Amino acid sequence: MNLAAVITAAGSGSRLGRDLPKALVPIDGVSLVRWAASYLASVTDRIVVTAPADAIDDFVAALDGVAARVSVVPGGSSRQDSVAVGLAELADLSDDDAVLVHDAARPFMPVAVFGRLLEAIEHHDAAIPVLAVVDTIVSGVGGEVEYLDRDRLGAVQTPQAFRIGAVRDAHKRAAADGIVATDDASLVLHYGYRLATVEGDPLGRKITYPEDLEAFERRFSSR
Ligand SMILES: Nc1ccn([C@@H]2O[C@H](COP(=O)(O)OP(=O)(O)OP(=O)(O)O)[C@@H](O)[C@H]2O)c(=O)n1
Ligand SMILES: C[C@](O)(CO)[C@H](O)COP(=O)(O)O
Repeated sequence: MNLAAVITAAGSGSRLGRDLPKALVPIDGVSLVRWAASYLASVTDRIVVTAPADAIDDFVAALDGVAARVSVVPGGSSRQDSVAVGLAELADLSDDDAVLVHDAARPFMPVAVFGRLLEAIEHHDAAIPVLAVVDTIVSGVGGEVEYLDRDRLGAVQTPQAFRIGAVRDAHKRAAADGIVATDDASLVLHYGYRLATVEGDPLGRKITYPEDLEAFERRFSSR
């Protein structure tokens, strides 16, 4: 089974509010996209990175020397579109090969989680890392509040692992059916493929707001 990775890094990072694309923001002198690619390079030698169309050269420079064959391609206007573009770059892989789809915005997901995901897709079409919910959770905020059973809830992280045939098919059908989702595994599940969950990790937290970045800066800049 061949294994490749797609890193989604084409977002602007509007909620972070920096004057450069979020994936190029450094922690300890290394850009988020390079951190993510370096971790992935320990399990795969082929990585496709989706980048903002006007920053391709900056991303190529930021990824120079990563220990894998890295291609940088212009992403789409949404995360879902960017993943579709990334998958199209892997057209030579066969349906049974595997792909890890990962957000540059989650640069520090430990490699142990990659191992759990790859093991899970030996028997499933897809696998996602899930972090247990620690707070009490309600729905219907501002209206009719309902308490949910948190033992059955989890926060979904990336990377998400797929048999490439399953995620390609799901993306193609979602585009045709006009289905929009916040992650790729939900598309795969929607089209009837088998989805497994594995334990996620707090270090896989997404950098969305300045305080997320500051928390990782405090943790990693002093090492
Ligand atoms: N058109 C897009 C939008 C997002 N992403 C990527 O998808 C991941 C998750 O998106 P998010 O954290 O929301 O990043 P941004 O879209 O950059 O952030 P914001 O919504 O604050 O602008 C990020 O690694 C981002 O670069 C992408 O590849 N293509
Ligand atoms: C894919 C994802 O990281 C899983 O939690 C998340 O859905 C991305 O959401 P965003 O709004 O595009 O950051």
